Order: sequence, then structure tokens, then C-alpha cells
Amino acid sequence: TQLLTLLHSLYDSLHDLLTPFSYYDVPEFNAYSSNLDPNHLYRHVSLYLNGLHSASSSAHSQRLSLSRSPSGRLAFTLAPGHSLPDSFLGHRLSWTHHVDTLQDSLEEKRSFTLKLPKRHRHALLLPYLRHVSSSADAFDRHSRHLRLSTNSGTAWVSVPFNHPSSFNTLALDPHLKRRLTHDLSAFSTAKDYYRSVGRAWKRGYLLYGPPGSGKSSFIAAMANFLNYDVYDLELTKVSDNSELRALLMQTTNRSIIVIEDIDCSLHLTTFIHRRVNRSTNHSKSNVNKSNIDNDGGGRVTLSGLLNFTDGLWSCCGEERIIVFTTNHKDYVDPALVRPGRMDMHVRLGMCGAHALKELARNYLGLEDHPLFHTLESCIRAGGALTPAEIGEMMLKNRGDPNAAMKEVLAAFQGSIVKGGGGDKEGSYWSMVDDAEGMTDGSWIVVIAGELGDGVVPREGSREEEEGEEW
Ligand SMILES: Nc1ncnc2c1ncn2[C@@H]1O[C@H](COP(=O)(O)OP(=O)(O)OP(=O)(O)O)[C@@H](O)[C@H]1O
Repeated sequence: TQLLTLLHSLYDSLHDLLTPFSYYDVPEFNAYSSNLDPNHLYRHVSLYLNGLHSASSSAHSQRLSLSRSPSGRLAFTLAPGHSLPDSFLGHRLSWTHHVDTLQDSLEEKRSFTLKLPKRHRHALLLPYLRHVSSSADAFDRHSRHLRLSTNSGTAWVSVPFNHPSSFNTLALDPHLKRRLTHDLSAFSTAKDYYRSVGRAWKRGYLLYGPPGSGKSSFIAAMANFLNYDVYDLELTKVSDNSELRALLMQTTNRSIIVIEDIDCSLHLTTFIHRRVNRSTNHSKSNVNKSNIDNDGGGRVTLSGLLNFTDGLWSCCGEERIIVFTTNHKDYVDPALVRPGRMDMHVRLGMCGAHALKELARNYLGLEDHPLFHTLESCIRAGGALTPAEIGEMMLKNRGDPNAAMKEVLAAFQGSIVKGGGGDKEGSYWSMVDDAEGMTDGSWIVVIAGELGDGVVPREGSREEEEGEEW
């Protein structure tokens, strides 16, 4: 055996001397980890090759595996034992995919092997791997299959996210849409900016408005616009702050973390008592009585949540959007929504004329209708219906647009007789400094649409300052 080993090593040295190539293996799991930690480079190579094949018809390989995701997208994978050529800085390289079955096991060991010219390996390797990772990142950004996760114990359970809502289907004033999509795009490309000012790369949105005003649809539109996964965090199922931390640490970058009905999810006993005592006129209070009576012991606390949104733990991932929703902004502790935590305050109100026209266009294919004028007068007179209510009527009558419009009109008239939906602000939208006492310059965006012919920041507002931020 000694002679055999010697012959083997002689053969290897001779082969190494004669071959003009160097080979680098990229295993699926980190070689030196006992816990089978995923090797991020493997994922990058996999995405890169997928992107390479999709982008270039000249990137021929002998054989590819094809798969289709639940959302209908095709993915290419290099079939085991096959290679895909590439070029970088004028040099020819190639990747080969290996899949070995482990002895006495059903498990497979996967890896990619990179072949590059030996003489240039030092100059090529690191720049090429950087190029692979950044291309994979870009490919992932626009082609990833989104997932929706919810917490179950200390783990997340996820399903493919196929919500069809988008900023095209959402009935919002066009100017407001532009403002919001600009904000989101600016955020998603601001990695270097956040780093340069020493801030965690995250952005907070507070969405508030009555049930059916489109908060969930808005979140889905954001996820589809940015191609971010959604983590729907059910705070009432989290037993304490350390469980919250464990969950948040498992969330991936490029994601939206949603906490719905934030006012009902936290045990902010003192605060809620104060509010409830003050607002006896809130007959439709959304506050969960058990939260009020409970002393909050052993549960997620406000400081536990703040530690994640703003404290040291806020940096445990990057490119995150945190969204809180509530039906009653008044019940949310100001500490939770101060700037830096919740950067944008978006009010989704009752349906205004702009939103109504968009709904009629989307649901009924109507560009104009004789009843629009009367409907606008109804809205001005205090008629208040949510987009959800109107959408439902239009959906039901989609075969007969006239009947749909008549039903919507009757419902608006009925809501006036009943004294409106109690959301008079919903008949217009504007972007102003928060008029409800937040003099710190955070934005309140009020939507619905009657006056929606432009964004008119109040004098002294921070429209320009915020614009400068990017
Ligand atoms: N602005 C809108 N444009 C288009 N459709 C809308 C809009 N707002 C609501 N809808 C429709 O109304 C329905 C309910 O909306 P959604 O669930 O987003 O409201 P919500 O504010 O999240 O309600 P809740 O507070 O009860 O969760 C959805 O089917 C959605 O398609």
C-alpha cells in the first residue's frame, strides 16, 4: 500500500504540473462545520448559473434540469455531472455540478467545481467570486419566489406567497402611489447610504385605518413591488422577549416583518388604561380586554419589541421593512411610532373619488360613468364606504357595470343617512406633518382621493428634507 500511495501522489503532482487549469470545489454545506451550515457561496453559484443561462443563449451546457415554482416561474439547474462555460476578464472558465450519493444513505452530497486557468488563478479567483455573488444577488432580487411565513412556537412556518395585489391594482391616488413607490425604491438601493450614516438598513411603516381600507393589500403590494418575503408575526403567540428575539433572528434579509393590530398585540397595560379611560366615546374599540386586564408578566413587552426595532438587535439582518398596522392609531404607544422606528405613517381611509374611479376601472373596466359626478357629491356630503365594501359590490355585479354603480350609489347614500362612516378625513388625501401632535416631522399620508391633484406639504413641513435624504 505504501508503494500505491506513493504512486498516487506522484500521479497527482504530475497531473497538477501538466494541467493548465486549477479546480475549486464549492460544497453545499460548509466543510468545517459540524452543524451542516449552508454554504452561501453554493447558493450564489446556483443562482448565478440560473441567471447566466437565462440571460445568455450562448451559455450552452450539455444538460439542464428544469423545474417550475408554484408561482409558475421556470428555474434551470445544471444537471449532475454537466458543465456550463463562462468567461471573465477575457478568460474562459467553467462550472461543473456534482451530486454524489452517500454510501448506505439516501442523502446526497452536492457541490459545484470551478475550473479556471491556472496561470491567472490568483488574479481571477476573488474578483470572479465577487462578480458571481453580486450577479446572484441581482438575479435573486428580481426572480426569487416569495414566501409568506408565520410564527409557530419558536420557528416560522412558510408557504409560497402568491398574493396578486400590486400598486397597479391598489386604488390609490396616482401621486401618492408615485410617492410611496419612490420611497420603497430609494430604500432598497440605499445600502451604502445607510452604512455611511451608521444606521441599520431598515425602514418602518405604520399603516392605520378602518378595517377594509386596504392595509393587508398595501403590504402585499409592497412585497410584490420589492420582491421581499413577508413574515407575519403573531405577537400574541410569542411567549416572551427571548422567543421574539429567536424568531426575529431567523428572518431573512430583504423581508417585510408585519405586526398586525399592534395595539391589540402588546401588553401595554398602563398606556391602554390611560387611553381607554380617556376615550369613552370609542364604542367600537378594538382593544382586546384580556390585554388590558393582564399584567403582561412573562409576555412580549414594549421594550422587548423596541430592542428589535431600534436597539442592538435591529442590526441582526439588513434590508428589512417593519410594518405595524392598527385600526386606532391613538392606541399605539408614541414610543413605538416615533421617527427612526416608524419612518412613514400611512393613513388608509375611506374611499374617495380617485380611489373610487380606480376601483371602477379595475373591477368594471369603466373609464367614465354618468354616476361618477353624483358619487363625488355623495363623498363630499360625508358618504363613507371602505374600498373593501365598494370592491365587493363591484365584484358581485361585474357582469353589469350599471347595476354595480347604482348599488355603490345607494350604499353611499345610505351611509350619509346613517351619519357617514365617521372617517371624514377619508374624503381627501394629502401629505402633511402629522397633525395629531407628532411635531417631530414624521409623515402622515392621508389617502382617498377627492382633492388628489397634487401633494401639498404644509409650510415648514419636511418634504424637502426627506427628499434630500436620498
Ligand atoms: N385601496 C384598495 N384598492 C383595491 N382594493 C382594495 C383596496 N382596499 C381594500 N381593497 C379590497 O378590500 C379587501 C379587504 O382589504 P384589506 O384586507 O387589505 O383591508 P384591511 O385594511 O387590511 O382590513 P383589516 O383591518 O380588516 O385586516 C381586499 O379584498 C382588497 O382587495
